[in-house]
Amino acid sequence: MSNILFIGAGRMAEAMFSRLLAQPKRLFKTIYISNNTSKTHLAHLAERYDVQPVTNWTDVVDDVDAIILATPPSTQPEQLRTLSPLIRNQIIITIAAGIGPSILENHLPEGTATAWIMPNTAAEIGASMSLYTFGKHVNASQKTLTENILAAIGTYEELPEEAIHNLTALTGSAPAFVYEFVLQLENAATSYGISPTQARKLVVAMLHGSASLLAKTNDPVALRDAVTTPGGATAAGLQSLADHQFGDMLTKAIEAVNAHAKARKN
Ligand SMILES: NC(=O)C1=CN([C@@H]2O[C@H](COP(=O)(O)OP(=O)(O)OC[C@H]3O[C@@H](n4cnc5c(N)ncnc54)[C@H](O)[C@@H]3O)[C@@H](O)[C@H]2O)C=CC1
Ligand SMILES: O=C(O)[C@@H]1CCC=N1
Repeated sequence: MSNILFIGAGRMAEAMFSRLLAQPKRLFKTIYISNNTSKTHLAHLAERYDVQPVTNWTDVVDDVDAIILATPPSTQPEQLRTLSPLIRNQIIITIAAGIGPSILENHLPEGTATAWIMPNTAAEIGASMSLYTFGKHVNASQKTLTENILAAIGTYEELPEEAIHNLTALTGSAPAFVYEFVLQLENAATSYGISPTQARKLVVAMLHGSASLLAKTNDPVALRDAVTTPGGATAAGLQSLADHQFGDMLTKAIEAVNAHAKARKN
């Protein structure tokens, strides 16, 4: 059975390895975790999960078949430089915004297997919508290993590298847009005098019902139109959203995410 190393043990790494450990059939013998900042945090994670914290990740590179780079994008070139002389036939998988396999390959020895996964935080409950793509040198068992990771964290779609750059905002970041939408609706609700707890209940239940109906019918146009009684109140609200460039606002937010990600600013 394979071993895997996570470089970076933050929020996305934890969401991913917790799901790997939750699978009915064990996927990895040992899950090594590492970071460069807090040994206390690693120890805390090792108390909660069946993972092996390591002080120097370079010590275990030879013992693993897959390495997940779950660190900030701007730090990954340095990690790839450190990794390069240690590569045998491990697959190097990044989850960083803005770092596709062509960038990984540029920093690694010729022939290194690489992949890029763009997950989201719903990985924590096995419900990430993840995008992924492989580099040029990935063999069948490395593809299976990667797809097993993807299946453990949710639903997945293979796309070309450029498409993942363009859709990072949509699957990676847009959950934050949804939560911001929730918070704004809650603000509106409390402005009418109900308590924050009541506002949270209304908005979360409304969103849950809407998302469940969408998952069932897969038809947002029909669902929107079913709410919009002809000549009724909802139409006035949709018109107000259109008048205030709701679509343009989302397009601009998506473009802002992608521009930041491509520049690997963080
Ligand atoms: N949070 C999210 O929703 C998503 C994040 N990502 C990507 O996942 C990566 C991590 O993001 P988060 O987990 O949100 O960040 P985070 O800040 O929670 O975790 C980053 C981790 O990297 C470690 N780290 C930082 N510099 C390091 C270095 N030089 N060497 C070793 N470890 C180092 C930190 O100690 C921490 O454990 C980023 O590249 C991000 O683009 C991708 C999709 C979604
Ligand atoms: O905010 C970020 O940079 C990452 C990338 C996608 C979601 N979170």
